[in-house]
Amino acid sequence: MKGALLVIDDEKNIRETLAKLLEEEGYYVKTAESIESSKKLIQSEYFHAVLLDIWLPDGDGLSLLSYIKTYLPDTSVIIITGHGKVEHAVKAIKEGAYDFLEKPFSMERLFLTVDRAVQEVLRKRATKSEEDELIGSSKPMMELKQIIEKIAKTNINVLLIGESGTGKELVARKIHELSERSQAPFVDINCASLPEDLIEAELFGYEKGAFTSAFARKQGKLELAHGGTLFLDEIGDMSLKAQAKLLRVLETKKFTRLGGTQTVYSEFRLICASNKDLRKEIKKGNFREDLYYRISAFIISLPPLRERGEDIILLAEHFLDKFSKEYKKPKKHLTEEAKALLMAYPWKGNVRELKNFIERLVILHTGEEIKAQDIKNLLGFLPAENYDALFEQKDLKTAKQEFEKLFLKRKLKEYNYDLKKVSQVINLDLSNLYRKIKQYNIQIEGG
Ligand SMILES: Nc1ncnc2c1ncn2[C@@H]1O[C@H](COP(=O)(O)OP(=O)(O)OP(=O)(O)O)[C@@H](O)[C@H]1O
Repeated sequence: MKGALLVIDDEKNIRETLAKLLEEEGYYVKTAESIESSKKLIQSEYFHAVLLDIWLPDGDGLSLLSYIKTYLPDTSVIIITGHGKVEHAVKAIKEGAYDFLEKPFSMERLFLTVDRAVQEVLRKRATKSEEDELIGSSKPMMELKQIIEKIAKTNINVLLIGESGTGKELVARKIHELSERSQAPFVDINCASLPEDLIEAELFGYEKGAFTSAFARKQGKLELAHGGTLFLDEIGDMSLKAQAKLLRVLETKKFTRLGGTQTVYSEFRLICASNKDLRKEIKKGNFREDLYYRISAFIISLPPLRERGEDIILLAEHFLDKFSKEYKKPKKHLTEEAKALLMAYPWKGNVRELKNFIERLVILHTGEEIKAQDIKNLLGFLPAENYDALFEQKDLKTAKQEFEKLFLKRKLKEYNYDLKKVSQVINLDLSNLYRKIKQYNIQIEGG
């Protein structure tokens, strides 16, 4: 199979002809005639490329573009436009489409465009896995690498604990890659980002009609992980109800989809992660003790970055190379003073914070040598440009508010949006902190 394609066109003849031609070329092809039916397919299946006719009976095909980007972030979208409607295609490309085909087009042009689009996705996916290298030469990292190799060969359930951004997900992926399951799927789910009832739907899947928006059967993550690895991130945030259901699955290896009666079997290796202390959560009555023993047959603790000083520079240099290449910037290096500053910084957001910091540095920095001042400008109390902006305010009240907003933004980021913690650190009670976050419309930034 050369790749999976979705052809979206309202004209039956065109849809079927394209599908037939592409199938004969060796692609797996699904078709859809409207926005609604496309959405269902996009949610439930993976496609390397989507051929999208802009004109659809139930709306503008362009509105599907962002939907595709959400569910299938690396998929290439090829826009099909009517003759003389190239301006629509240009707009689509500005919004992230990969290429366009103007009707009428030849078979050669079709195959060439689709082939390039699929190759592009395969290339992106390959470089993504290359990136996943686990960097570090500190004692804990060297030990970690040895442990990973050993346990990867077993089927033991692993619990990864460590602060946010220490690399728990990366380690989980490494264990999967080095295991005999590496060709089978690695399926991950973040228990903290989903509300209680959605998490059950995600884990167990559902049958058509199980609830009002269940338009079609959907396989759950437990089912999708069959033969592979299931990674449950932030398991400490799972509701007690979902914990009880999960425990039963771990004991019996079988379950039913929501609203269904058919028994589904799934065999997977379970890796869980938590940045909460689960034993404390057990004491508080938030986590089941029996589930804890099931998931924690082997516990790996990832130390915070500030406790493995030598890795800071190694990681910083690794990310400098990576982002310089990505942003097509000259190769950069750090002066000794710059390195000392990086070592002294607390990195409360761990490797993720360092990675994001280096990315910003690469974007903003010109030249090859990164000096202490460059680091200070970015890590310092206020970024220089914001600092200047404060003095452009005419009156004291607005300047104070501007400062307050920047201060809160920075503290929230520093403590990874842990509001309770921030409220303690800056000595402002929680309700006031909430109020100010709302007042200043402070957004939770990604990463
Ligand atoms: N040792 C490492 N070498 C290279 N990259 C790393 C390392 N550790 C972490 N990273 C990178 O840092 C980022 C954060 O790591 P990851 O998502 O694995 O952390 P996490 O502990 O799962 O965080 P959270 O608890 O917030 O989900 C990722 O981009 C990851 O690739």
